[in-house]
Amino acid sequence: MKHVLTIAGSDCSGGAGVQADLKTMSAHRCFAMSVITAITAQNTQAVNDVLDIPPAMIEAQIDAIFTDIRVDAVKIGMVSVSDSIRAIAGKLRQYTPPFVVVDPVMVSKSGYDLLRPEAASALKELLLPLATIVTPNVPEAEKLAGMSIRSEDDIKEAAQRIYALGAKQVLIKGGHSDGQPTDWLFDGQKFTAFPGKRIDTPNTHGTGCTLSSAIASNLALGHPVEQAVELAKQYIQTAIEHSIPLGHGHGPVNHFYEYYGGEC
Ligand SMILES: Nc1ncnc2c1ncn2[C@@H]1O[C@H](COP(=O)(O)OP(=O)(O)O)[C@@H](O)[C@H]1O
Ligand SMILES: Cc1ncc(COP(=O)(O)O)c(N)n1
Repeated sequence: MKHVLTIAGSDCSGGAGVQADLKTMSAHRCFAMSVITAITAQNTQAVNDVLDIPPAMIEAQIDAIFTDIRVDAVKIGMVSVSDSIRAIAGKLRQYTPPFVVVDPVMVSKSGYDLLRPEAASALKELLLPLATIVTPNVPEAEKLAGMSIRSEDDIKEAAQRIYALGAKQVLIKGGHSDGQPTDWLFDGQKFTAFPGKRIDTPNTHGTGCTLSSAIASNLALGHPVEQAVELAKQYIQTAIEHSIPLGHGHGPVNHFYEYYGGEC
């Protein structure tokens, strides 16, 4: 069995963050582990409060796992403060897991800043150089690349700029663009498009968390990056197609199809 670790924030409503990551990794038949960076009080409508876990406790969680258990891949999600980013980067440099997927979480679907503005430079300087792959959505790619994105050419330019920050591969996700949700992968030489079929639904809470955890699981399972992304794209497409109309805002995606091949 492969062992996959998420380093991310908790979403008590179960749609995004650590909870989405654990469900995704389990659906991939990987053993899922978590290091909690923050506790959020949120639901499908809003993030009401955030408690950041002290960096020393984040380090202690990482030490507890790596000193005892082999880690086949790591996924990093919400880390809101620069001291926590610094702590995580230091520990990953110490333990050198084989694959690191960085989802540069910045703003929730409900519009809350999950990354403090002053921590953006730490994310760029400390986490991107450790990334096997970084998976920004379009607004995140705009921030990381320092440019606006309105066309396919812009996506390619932004991907090159983000690659220059040190990530080995860059996946710019198309969920936020108009039209069909095509994701673009840049490996430093070539661009590969991963087309999707847009599902007209408000229930997309946790799509980015799910996609990055699926990529991490597929890398742990031995797939090369391009295939890991292809399989993850199929996973998120199915999970959105069968998303769950839960709550009054952005409901969660559905992982049960992957577990049981049908509705639960
Ligand atoms: N309505 C949708 N229909 C189909 N695929 C979608 C939809 N919204 C997002 N996706 C896909 O879900 C994944 C997450 O994308 P996105 O929503 O852009 O990220 P984030 O959750 O980080 O904002 C991407 O593969 C994207 O193409
Ligand atoms: C703890 C946590 N991590 C990540 C997200 C982003 O997910 P989304 O963009 O779907 O709101 C979130 N809302 N909460």
